Amino acid sequence: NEDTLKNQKDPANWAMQLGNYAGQRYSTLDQITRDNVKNLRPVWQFSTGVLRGHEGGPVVVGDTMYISTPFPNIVYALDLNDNGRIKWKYEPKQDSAVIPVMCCDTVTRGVAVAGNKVFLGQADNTLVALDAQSGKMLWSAKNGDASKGETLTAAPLVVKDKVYVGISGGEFGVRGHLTAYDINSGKMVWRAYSTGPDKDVMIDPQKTLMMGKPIGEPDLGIKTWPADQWKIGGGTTWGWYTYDPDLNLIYYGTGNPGTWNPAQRAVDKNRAKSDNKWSMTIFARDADTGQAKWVFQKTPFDEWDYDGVNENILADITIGGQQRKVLVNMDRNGFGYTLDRNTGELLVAKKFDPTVNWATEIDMATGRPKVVDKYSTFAQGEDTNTTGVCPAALGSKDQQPASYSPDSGLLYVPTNHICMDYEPFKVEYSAGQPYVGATLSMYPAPNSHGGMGNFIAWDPAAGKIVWSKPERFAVWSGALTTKGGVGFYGTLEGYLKAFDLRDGKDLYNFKTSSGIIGNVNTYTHKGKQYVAVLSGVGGWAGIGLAAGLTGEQEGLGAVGAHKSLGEYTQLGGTLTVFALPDNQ
Ligand SMILES: O=C(O)c1cc(C(=O)O)c2c(n1)C(=O)C(=O)c1cc(C(=O)O)[nH]c1-2
Repeated sequence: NEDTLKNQKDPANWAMQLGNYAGQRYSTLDQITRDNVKNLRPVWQFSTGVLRGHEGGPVVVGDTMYISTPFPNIVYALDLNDNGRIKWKYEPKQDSAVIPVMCCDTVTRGVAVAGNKVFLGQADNTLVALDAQSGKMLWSAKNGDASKGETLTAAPLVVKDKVYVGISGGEFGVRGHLTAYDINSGKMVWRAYSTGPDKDVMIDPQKTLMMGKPIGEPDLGIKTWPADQWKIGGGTTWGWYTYDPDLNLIYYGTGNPGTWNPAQRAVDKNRAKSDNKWSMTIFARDADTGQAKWVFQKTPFDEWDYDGVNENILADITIGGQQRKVLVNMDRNGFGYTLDRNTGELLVAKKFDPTVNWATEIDMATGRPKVVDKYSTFAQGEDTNTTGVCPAALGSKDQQPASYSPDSGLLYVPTNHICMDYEPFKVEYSAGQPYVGATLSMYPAPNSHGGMGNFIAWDPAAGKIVWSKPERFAVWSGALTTKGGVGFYGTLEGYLKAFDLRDGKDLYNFKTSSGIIGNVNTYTHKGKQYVAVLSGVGGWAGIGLAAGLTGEQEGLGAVGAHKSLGEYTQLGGTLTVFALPDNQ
């Protein structure tokens, strides 16, 4: 789709969820600067009418802004010429039976806009194409089945004439896949599974690269599992997708293997034979055919729920004196990976969270983590509580997307400092029922600053933290950087914060009506720069408030860590748009 390629290059728009195909969440707009940002103020607001967690962010193309809400996934097209007058509203009729099978709140990470169409992945697995002018449904496709625990929370991505969509349900024994649909007809073009035989995973072991060489051995997506476990093996694809138009490759990661009880996924006592491929894997696929060009598994044989779905940011940086086309992945397991995005060769892998203890380092020859037995929930065994594992299952970073500024060459990353106790137990698979197999308890990292979040600047060439800014709670909002030298993110308490890219210093903050787990975006309208964000606390970090759980209730273990959040904010879905006063 040529329009999309063009739109994402024009900084007047915020044309896709991650800002551009490279996933940089960076804007060349520079009217708002580190000097004048203190004068920023909210200029209009819009209540979405929906409570619970509002992820994703506003997409702006021309004079129209598109936003979407958590279940029931209302889409609004708002007229920027009239402070957000509603041009149209699309409200799907969905069976609320899907709500109990959504693991981590009823979120969606937003819509995709391409040409004259808006694409929405509904919680109930319906992918819809709407007419961008009228909101009328043009077609719909069924991408999954909620009665098996399948749901949809990811934002679709459009490349040329295809729209890609993933699937959620790693805690329900769902077998993950990424699927391409034709944007005009809604027909499925290809589906690439995350586990199983090479033909299903769309791997050619003679051609698909791993650590820069062909994989060689066929069907590792079967052999690295005990019999048939790959069929209910997770590897869901609920994160973000990016695209390199020159290489014609799309990039995404797969989630945790099912169940959380590693003993049920072990081929034998030897961890090395039980990689549970291709869970926890970055895939680079040909955007047209879906064929895997390369793979990189970050956490083979996961024992901690470190889903590998975080965004893969594409950047051109200098490493060892050489200009390289890289992909940077700030993984949930606490390591920041820099890979050659053409070949998948591993260039850098370092801890970006000082509390990480489950592995000492990544072996650069094999790409494998060196796991510490004391924190191995497999080595400790079934029905044993492994304590003090850092990070927690929420990860050193979860779905909240980072930003990359080509001006500084650094990533700006919302992170968590949370640890956990993890007790695996045997669980039977029953379709549509939780298939978790571990009890978790999460708490602030004991050796940290007492809070549970840090917002950091990361050097992806050196693998080093440049500066770090403590936050009371996990930072669950996506970051934005701009050419004006100023960056933005939101906090779980509800603050929209502006910071100096040089040192992280707070330059402005405003407390919005609810906690922010949405992503901060910027655009211009009639030549003036605006910043916009959705408030609405929830997501996994805010599940206690969102789902009305209180005190020490489990809620997959995240509630305990953030139980004091209710003292700072409550539910509510609001868009807030910020600008400088007219005379600036
Ligand atoms: O395994 C899965 O299929 C799956 C799905 C989702 C989701 O779709 O929101 C999350 C997770 N896992 C998960 O592990 C996780 O930490 C998480 C956080 C959130 C969120 O929106 O805050 N979703 C999810």
